[in-house]
Amino acid sequence: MHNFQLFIKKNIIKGSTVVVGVSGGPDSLTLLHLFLSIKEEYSLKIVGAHVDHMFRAEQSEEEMLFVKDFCYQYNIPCEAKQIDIPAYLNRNKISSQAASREHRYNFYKEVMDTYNANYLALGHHGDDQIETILMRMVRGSTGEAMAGMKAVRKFHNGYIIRPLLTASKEEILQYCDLNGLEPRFDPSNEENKYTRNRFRNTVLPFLKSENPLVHERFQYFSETFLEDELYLKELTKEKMNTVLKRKEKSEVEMDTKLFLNLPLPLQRRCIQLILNYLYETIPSSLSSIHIESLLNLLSRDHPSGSLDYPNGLRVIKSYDNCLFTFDYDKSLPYEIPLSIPSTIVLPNGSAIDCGILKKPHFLKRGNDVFSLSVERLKEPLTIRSRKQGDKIKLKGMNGTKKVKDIFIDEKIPLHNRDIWPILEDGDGNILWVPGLKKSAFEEADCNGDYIFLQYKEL
Ligand SMILES: Nc1ncnc2c1ncn2[C@@H]1O[C@H](COP(=O)(O)OP(=O)(O)OP(=O)(O)O)[C@@H](O)[C@H]1O
Repeated sequence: MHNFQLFIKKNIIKGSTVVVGVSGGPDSLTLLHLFLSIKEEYSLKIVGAHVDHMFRAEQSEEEMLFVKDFCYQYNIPCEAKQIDIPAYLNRNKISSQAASREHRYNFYKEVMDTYNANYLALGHHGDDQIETILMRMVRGSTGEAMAGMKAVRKFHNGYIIRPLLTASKEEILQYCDLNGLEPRFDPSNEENKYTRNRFRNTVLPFLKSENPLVHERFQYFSETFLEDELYLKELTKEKMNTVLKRKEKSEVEMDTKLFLNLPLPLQRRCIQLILNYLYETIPSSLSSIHIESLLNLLSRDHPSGSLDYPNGLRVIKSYDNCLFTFDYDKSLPYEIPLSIPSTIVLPNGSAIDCGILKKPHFLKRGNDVFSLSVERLKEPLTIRSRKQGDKIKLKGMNGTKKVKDIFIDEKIPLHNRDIWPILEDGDGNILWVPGLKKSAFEEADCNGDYIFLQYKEL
């Protein structure tokens, strides 16, 4: 395995501790054997790590004993753990593969800590890489993910390394033969139940028949694509600072005019970076379709529109503004009864003070105050979010006006419209759209007591 030597030379620091994930199958057994063969030359400390996921009762326990025994023969430590994944699956709604992976990776971290290891070596090979890249393309992955698995990536307090990505399965099986290794074979690898196995059993034989070294072509694609991608990502990061207006934990706002001036490849990556920032873990249902539909929305002439992304993220375009937010729906729709006197804080971050005034000497005018005769009040007063078809009888005007048109005239951004407060009386009349318009129901000049409302930014 010539490439293994090259990989180690390039990526491993002499004197390091390497944890090798060993399932007992041909790939990881080959990997472990290769590491043992260079152990002295590189002054490495090698540790075997095995997880028995307990899917196949005695058979999987036998695999664990096999790995332990192999390590014992070569005089290296072996950490093995039995984890009852079937029981875990009964309690949690998660796929068996995802559950196994999550537990296995947690165990790797524990072992790395115990031995103060710098590297975790895994036995993924070139054929695995072809499957990964094709699967991701087919499901619509974006960006770096399309490069498949990385040969070296940061993990816990060190790195995951995959020294066999340039080797094919066939080479690995030959290596096992040549070196008298007798790996265990997991029967589930053959079933077409899993997507990966379907690619392995159907697409791979065709590609191999076209080019037996196709795994090298895919690995070359993966590495060069990743380099291009990282370069473009750096460019995007630089430009992004000019486009972003606000960046908070669950919200990001950007200027669409400046965004649309960026070259399309940077626009795409800019969206991807915002999503990476907002999502703790990118949902598996998020795909290139989401990015393309947002690009579409932003480049259309229509000034507003919104898109719903997975896990409650909403993207709202409004004039020159584009807001990505998780907070959008939390307080919608709302209806807050107004007791008098009181101060209420509203979902849009503003507040309304409300009290009773004896006939005042001076009453403020303007759209952020509203007054009403106590005598003619139709209780209860409510502050609520807008409803479809809302109309208001405007002061000094005949007929009614749609609240929606008031928002449009005042150029209120789309995402603010749904949380904008509206004052309604007990008869269902809209009295006031605070800060924007008053209805003909206002009585600023009556003789008795007034209910006085003041809208204010906090
Ligand atoms: N049960 C396990 N315990 C420890 N490490 C594992 C286990 N299963 C997989 N790994 C590690 O993850 C790598 C990839 O796992 P995967 O199941 O995709 O491989 P595989 O094709 O079945 O490999 P192998 O021939 O080594 O079983 C393995 O080569 C091995 O390094």
